[in-house]
Amino acid sequence: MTDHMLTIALSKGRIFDQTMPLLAQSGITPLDDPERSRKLILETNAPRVRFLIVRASDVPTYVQYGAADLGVAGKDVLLEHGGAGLYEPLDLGIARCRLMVAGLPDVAAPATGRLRIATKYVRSAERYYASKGEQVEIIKLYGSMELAPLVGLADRIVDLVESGNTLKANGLVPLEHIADISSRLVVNKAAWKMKHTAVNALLDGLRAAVAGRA
Ligand SMILES: Nc1ncnc2c1ncn2[C@@H]1O[C@H](COP(=O)(O)OP(=O)(O)OP(=O)(O)O)[C@@H](O)[C@H]1O
Ligand SMILES: O=P(O)(O)OC[C@H]1O[C@H](OP(=O)(O)OP(=O)(O)O)[C@H](O)[C@@H]1O
Repeated sequence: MTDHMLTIALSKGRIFDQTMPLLAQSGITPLDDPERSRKLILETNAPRVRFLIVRASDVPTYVQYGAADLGVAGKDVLLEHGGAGLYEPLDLGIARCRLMVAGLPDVAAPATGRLRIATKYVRSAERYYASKGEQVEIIKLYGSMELAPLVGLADRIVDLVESGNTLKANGLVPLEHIADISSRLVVNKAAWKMKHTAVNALLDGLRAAVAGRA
């Protein structure tokens, strides 16, 4: 690994799609489209920059361990990961949504026993209910959280809401706001020191691209 080679971890879909215009303004474009190619390492027009295509929730892990120097991850994912080994120098302002409690309308909390909360965001949910001094039972799911209250698996869900269409389509309503979410640039702490010039150049380019959109 040369000092100036930069490896950037990204997930397919909205993060890749919304990060590309920002990187393009910094002069970096991939040579392959991750939606068409099966490659997980994508070269770019910049000989010293490459992308790794990973699951959204794996981005902080690749960056924490230095397998990638940088990455783009949702704040929801970073809150779950905890941020060990990472700096988070820039809010890219993309993939904006809200982390919320949702449930069926007009359903009161059970009179006895703990509220059951289905979520993929276990840490954030635990922290939120602890901050309210409420004891709840958290049920970990990996997706389709909206189903849980409909089939009696949980009383509430903690999930991301953007337009509200997914909640609406399943007869659920937003109940409580936990956090505003957007995607952040994350940098491995060792790379921040060892590759400072290259990381800083990229950071400056992205900062300018983000500021240009505000
Ligand atoms: N409906 C949405 N609107 C805007 N941003 C969203 C929405 N859903 C998720 N996001 C943001 O985009 C990020 C990536 O979401 P994406 O759907 O691509 O991955 P995922 O399926 O949640 O992750 P994984 O594949 O690891 O389970 C999320 O971490 C979140 O920050
Ligand atoms: O308020 P809305 O605009 O309906 O968006 C909210 C939905 O978006 C996310 O899912 P996504 O579409 O990313 O599917 P996924 O979780 O399977 O990736 C999230 O988990 C919600 O289900």
